[in-house]
Order: sequence, then structure tokens, then C-alpha cells
Amino acid sequence: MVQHFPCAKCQVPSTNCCSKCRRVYYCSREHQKADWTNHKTLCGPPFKIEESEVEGRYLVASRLIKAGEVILQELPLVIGPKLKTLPLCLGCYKPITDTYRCSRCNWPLCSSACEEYAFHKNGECRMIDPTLMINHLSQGSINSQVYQCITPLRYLSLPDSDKERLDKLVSHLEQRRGTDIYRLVEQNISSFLRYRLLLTQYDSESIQRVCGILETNCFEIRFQGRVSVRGLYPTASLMNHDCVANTRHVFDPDDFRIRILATQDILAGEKISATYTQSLWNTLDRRFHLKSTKHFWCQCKRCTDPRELGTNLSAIKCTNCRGTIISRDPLDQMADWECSDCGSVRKVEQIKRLHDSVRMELKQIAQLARNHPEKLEDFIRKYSGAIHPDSCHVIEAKYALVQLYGNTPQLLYDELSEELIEKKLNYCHQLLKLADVIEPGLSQLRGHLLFELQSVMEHKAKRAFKHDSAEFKELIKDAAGHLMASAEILRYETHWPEILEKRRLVFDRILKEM
Ligand SMILES: C[S@@+](CC[C@H](N)C(=O)[O-])C[C@H]1O[C@@H](n2cnc3c(N)ncnc32)[C@H](O)[C@@H]1O
Repeated sequence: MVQHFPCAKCQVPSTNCCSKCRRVYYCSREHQKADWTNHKTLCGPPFKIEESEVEGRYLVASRLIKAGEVILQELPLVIGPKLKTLPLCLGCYKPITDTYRCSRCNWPLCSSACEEYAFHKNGECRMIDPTLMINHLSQGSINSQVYQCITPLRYLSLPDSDKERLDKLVSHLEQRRGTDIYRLVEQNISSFLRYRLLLTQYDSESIQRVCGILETNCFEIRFQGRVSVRGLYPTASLMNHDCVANTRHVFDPDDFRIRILATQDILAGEKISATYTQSLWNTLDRRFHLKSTKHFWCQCKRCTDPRELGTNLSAIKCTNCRGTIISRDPLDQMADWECSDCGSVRKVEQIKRLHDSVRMELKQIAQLARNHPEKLEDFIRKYSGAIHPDSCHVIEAKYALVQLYGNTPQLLYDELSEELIEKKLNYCHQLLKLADVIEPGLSQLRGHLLFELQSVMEHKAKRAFKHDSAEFKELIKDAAGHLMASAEILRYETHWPEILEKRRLVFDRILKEM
């Protein structure tokens, strides 16, 4: 499915872009010509690179960037398997059944067409002596661990000019030295490449640096029907992190090109940010994850506020007075927590233990949720009282139900009670309010929630009201508006254009009949 972007002149979806900046799309040469006076001032990149001691390099808007604008697009210089991966075709990244082997190097692929993918052909296929892989690639016994060396090897085999660009990226080599991940790289990648595959031209330090660069800077690339892989993009990886980011990214399924889209208007001088973590996690978890994987303590606005910008995702109810317990200093992972009403104090270890046990319980319930959604409802009831109705765990349970109700066998709309329809509707509204704070604008979370909202509204309208009633018409019109809003966000994601088009036809028909 080729990605379409709206023509800058008339909004008609198009695949042709300005050949200079490749960020702005036109449906025809006429519209490109007509827009030139406007576009010529915007044709260069809308960002510059700045640097600070604490954050290193980062991207800053050099002019107003409008929500929805493509900020940059680029091809990956390296793409390949993640450290933990399922066995996959090294050409197209689909899961393999080991029925075809590369005629040159003997690595499992889908077909002869996959032998020609440049990253495979110029990487492991050219670099590894197939006779040395015989034991590791014998039929029926491929250990997914052997894939760990592929992406670093693809990096190491790049032309010098590409390598020079990537070598400037942050590796955190010093912080990684002596850690578990450093030892794992030493055993599974460095020793494997040097002593098993006899690639002794690469020293252990260089291999460790490359692995550090890959883990600090790669984007995860997921497509339905393919194993998820990682890609390294020299400019996109200069976006620093913020727990409320102002961009999102989409990948082109044909060439893995990344496009960075502004989710909100970004003023000249503002940082252009991405999120390296999960927006529904609480502050303790997000900060710990960023420190352990990316080696920095986040100090963004959201992390600084003990109430997480008023969302209370981290908050816990006080068992003494039912007030709200929050951290005394969220930028200190060891700080005590305190009830804002009665002042009683909890040690952070106690708070962490509580979060860990609730998270574990939710994980177990979520695995059964397809057949037992009522367990998620019980969880929500129990922990809205026992922790906090806005707690991240309660929110995650609600989001899981929003995705299940109406979309899963046995939970399709026709089988849902009115009560469950109403529940889904309420959860969508609550979660959208939250998303407006933690993932505002044209974010993927808002796109998915708006999509779920329009579908449940349509079903409620059909069920609750007569087709010629004012209530029916109002609900359907609102739902159609939400569909348009979700389409504006999701149309760049693979598979979504067809789904959105089907929904549009449904609403077209209903609106015509009204
Ligand atoms: C993908 S790189 C981003 C570009 C990087 N700043 C550079 O100079 O190349 C990720 C690294 O940037 C730094 N970084 C990103 N966001 C940060 C933030 N909000 N605060 C501090 N450091 C940050 C961390 O060192 C992190 O591991």
C-alpha cells in the first residue's frame, strides 16, 4: 500500500512530492506550480541542530511548523533484526519457515527475490564466509541468537562516508561498560564475529561502540505480517526525548523511509521531540526505563510535576484519609511520597512494590481478557478504589477494553449489552481527555481512540434511537466528525487507509438515508 499525503494546494491524496525537500506533496504539476510562491520560502528543512551539555545535540524548529506537516523524511542507513528477535527473512523481514536458503551465503530467506535486498547483499551475505556458519545454520536448528550479529555487521560493512555520519551518534559506551548488556554484546556479538566468523578486522571496542549507537538511536519498525526490526536514521535520531512529544513517525513499507510528522504546531525556537518510552506509564517507570536504556534522567515538564500535568497517572489514594499521595520530588527516584491532605508519608519502596504487584496482576488478567473481559472490569472497580481512579494501571485496563469491545469474536457490537456499549463510550471519552494532555494533537493514541469512539457511537445510535429521530441524527453526525478526525491522523499508517475508507462509506450511506 503506497502512502498518500494531501496535496498542499487542494488536499487530494497524492504520492508525488517536491523533488527538492520531499516533504510537501502535490496531486499535479499545475498545483505544484501554483503553490511555488508559497512553497519556495518553506522548501528548506524547517529545523536546525543545536547542542547543550546536558542533552547533546537536538533538533529545533527554525520556523513555525504546522501540525500535520512532514518535518523530515529519510531512508535508513542501517536496518536489521533487533537484539531479541524471532527468526526472520533477512530480505523482507517476514517470519521464515526455513524452506529457502540464500544461494550465496546459506542464510534462510523467503525466496530468490529476497537475495537481492541491498542490506542483505552488501551486509552479511558479502561479509560472512558461509562455511563458518554451517553449524549455526543447519536445517531445523537455527538459533535466533545468531541474528544478533546481523545489524552490527551491516553497520560495520557500510561505506566510510555513511559510517562517518553514524559514528557521530551517541553510543554511551562508557556508561555501558561493565553492565549486563556490555557482557552480552561481548559474548554473543563481538566474540562471535571475531572468533567464530574470523572477522578480526573489527576490534571489540568498535563493535561495542556500534552496538551502543544502535541501541541508543534506532527506531523500532513494525508492520503487520513482518517481524519487528530496527532502523538507524542519521537525522531523525537527533530528536531528543520528551514525555509529551510534539511529533510522531510513520514508516513507508516499501523502502522503510521514515517520516517525522508534527502532531502540534511547533513554534520557531521550540525543540522538536519524540517519545522514547510509553506515554501511559507513570513517572517512576518512564524515568527508570529512560535511564536504564538511554542513560539519562528525564526532566521534562511532565516528569517534574508530581501530578503529571493534572492527570494523576502516578497518584495513589491515601488509606488514612482517601486523599492523594504523590511524590515529594518526582525528579528524585528515591524521594518519599506524601498525602496532600493528611500529610502522611510513604517510602518510595512501598510505592514501587504496590505498582509492581498491581502491574503483575494486570498482566495476568490481560492475557485472559479476550475470553474474560469481566476480569478487567473487576480490576478497574477494585483499583479505582484501592489505588486511584486515574492511576496508570486503571487507565491501561480501560484502554485494553476499548480495543476489545466491538472488535473481538464474542465481543462484537451485536453481542455487547447496552451497559458495555455505554462503558466503551465512557472509556473513550475519559481516555481522550487524558490523551489531550499526554499525547495531544495528531498523535497515534488520539487517532486510535477517535476511531473507536466513532464506531461505538454509530452502534449506540442504531440501537438506542429510531433512525428518523433527532438523537440518532446528532449522534451519527458527531460520529462522522470523529471518523474524519481519526482519518486525518491514521491515514499514513499501513492498513488504515482501507479501514478508514470502509468506515467512510458506511457513514456516507447512513447520512444519505437520513
Ligand atoms: C537518540 S539520541 C538523541 C540525539 C543525541 N542528543 C545526540 O547528541 O546525538 C538519544 C540520547 O540523547 C540524549 N537525550 C535525549 N533526550 C534527552 C533529554 N530529554 N534529556 C537529556 N538527554 C537526552 C541521551 O543521551 C540519549 O541517550
